[in-house]
Amino acid sequence: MSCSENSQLKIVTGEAGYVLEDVPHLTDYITDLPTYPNPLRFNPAYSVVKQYFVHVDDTVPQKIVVHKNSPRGTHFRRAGPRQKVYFESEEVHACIVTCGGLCPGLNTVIREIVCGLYHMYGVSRILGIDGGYKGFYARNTITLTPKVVNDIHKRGGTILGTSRGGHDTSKIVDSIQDRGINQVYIIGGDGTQKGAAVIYEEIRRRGLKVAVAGIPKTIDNDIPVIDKSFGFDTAVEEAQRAINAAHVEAESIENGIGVVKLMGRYSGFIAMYATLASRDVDCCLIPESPFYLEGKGGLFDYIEKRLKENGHMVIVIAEGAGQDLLSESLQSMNLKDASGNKLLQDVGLWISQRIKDHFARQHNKMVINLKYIDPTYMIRAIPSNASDNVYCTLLAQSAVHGAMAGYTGFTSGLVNGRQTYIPFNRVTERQNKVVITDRMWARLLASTNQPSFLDPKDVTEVKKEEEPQTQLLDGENCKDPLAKDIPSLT
Ligand SMILES: Nc1ncnc2c1ncn2[C@@H]1O[C@H](COP(=O)(O)OP(=O)(O)OP(=O)(O)O)[C@@H](O)[C@H]1O
Ligand SMILES: O=P(O)(O)OC[C@H]1O[C@](O)(CO)[C@@H](O)[C@@H]1O
Ligand SMILES: [Mg+2]
Repeated sequence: MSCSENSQLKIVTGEAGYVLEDVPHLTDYITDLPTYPNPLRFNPAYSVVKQYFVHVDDTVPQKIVVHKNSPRGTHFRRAGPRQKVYFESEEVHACIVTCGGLCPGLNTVIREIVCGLYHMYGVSRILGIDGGYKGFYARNTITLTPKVVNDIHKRGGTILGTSRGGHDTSKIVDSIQDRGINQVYIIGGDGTQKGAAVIYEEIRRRGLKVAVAGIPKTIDNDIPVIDKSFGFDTAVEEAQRAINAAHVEAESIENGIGVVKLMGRYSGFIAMYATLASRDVDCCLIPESPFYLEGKGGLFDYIEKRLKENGHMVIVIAEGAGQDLLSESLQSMNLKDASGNKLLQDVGLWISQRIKDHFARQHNKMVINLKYIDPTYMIRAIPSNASDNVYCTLLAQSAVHGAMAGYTGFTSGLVNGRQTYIPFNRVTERQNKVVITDRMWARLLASTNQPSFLDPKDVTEVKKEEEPQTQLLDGENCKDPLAKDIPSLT
């Protein structure tokens, strides 16, 4: 085994191409830290579990589809309770912050961090930071106890509030230091995890015994490496209601068209999964798949064909789709939100108007009836469903176990169905996107029958550009170049 390390990259290599992309530990920069037996040993609920503690060498492969000669590849440290912990219960002063957009399950994660710390590790000093990163230095804190959080998982949103922008690293770390906080739980999307990474760096630079744990949150499912983000299933389920409504409206009237706009700024997973789940959708438009309106093979052509065949149709469009077309026809504003994310123009309204205009202008006028449904905020403002609740619980408990065990600078994430600790750099280095040359998009095209809007030349270009694979789909597991000609049944 060999090991190379800087503050964010801790790579351990082993035999047969084994690579562990490990997460930092407090002992990497603070020597002689005392350890304590894990209090879970004395917890009646857990003491009966055989092998409850995770073996120190347990790791989880990123790629599980392999060939007999494949290198073992990248692994992540398996999450879970350790025999030894690096904090005494009374010593811990934890805080929790939520940043970025809402997502079903935020309250469940908060609840389970609080209850996990309290019931598993006897920690009672837990602060909620009010209103995102800027809350560290500009807002009040909220004292969190199991009683305070008892019912919050039944509510949408985040009881702590959230925000965009306002990440001032040194002010945040000053506040952490001044308050004597030594475990920081940061729940948020890609921007938030980037913010968490720089907070960790600054804490390390100051030599503080403070563990920084991220919990990835993204309704768009745009965080790489992890199988999928919490709240995603809930959002897809809720999107069904809007699609059903669009379908009922469309099929009840001659040449009815239902247009549903869903979230997905740069990644069209919600639209793709909602479409696949529904089976009532005739066309799904996502940011990753360029399309055009006019001419042969264009959207208008397809709508006309579908109306003639079926008398009605449903279009699902992700909010980030077709933004290039919008900026051609509307004056591009290039506005950004406080975190620097591009503010999108309303593609749903725009496309609805363009469809209406097109059919009104036609030579042999086809009278259409278009209904536009915009449930974008409704799908993320709801409480998480049962399976997301369980998922949130596991993510939160994993983060707590990791911080108690002295790990820091990590995101708690599910990889191939196992809880892991992933270094920040791996979840922030790129965004997870739908790969339109992947099988899942092909399944979608097959289910809707829509045109791909690509000619073969474009497909070759896309293939060249889109090396990274998606996680929800066949994913990283099929990235082995040797595997490319072998069809998978997934
Ligand atoms: N590169 C960065 N470095 C430090 N902080 C950042 C960075 N990018 C974003 N942040 C901070 O992280 C917080 C959340 O970022 P953002 O608004 O982009 O949401 P997000 O976490 O990406 O979630 P989502 O995309 O799901 O809404 C903000 O307070 C922002 O200032
Ligand atoms: O909450 P805001 O600032 O309106 O941002 C909306 C954006 O947030 C997201 O829901 C991601 O959190 C995107 O899908 C969407 O574009
Ligand atoms: Mg983001």
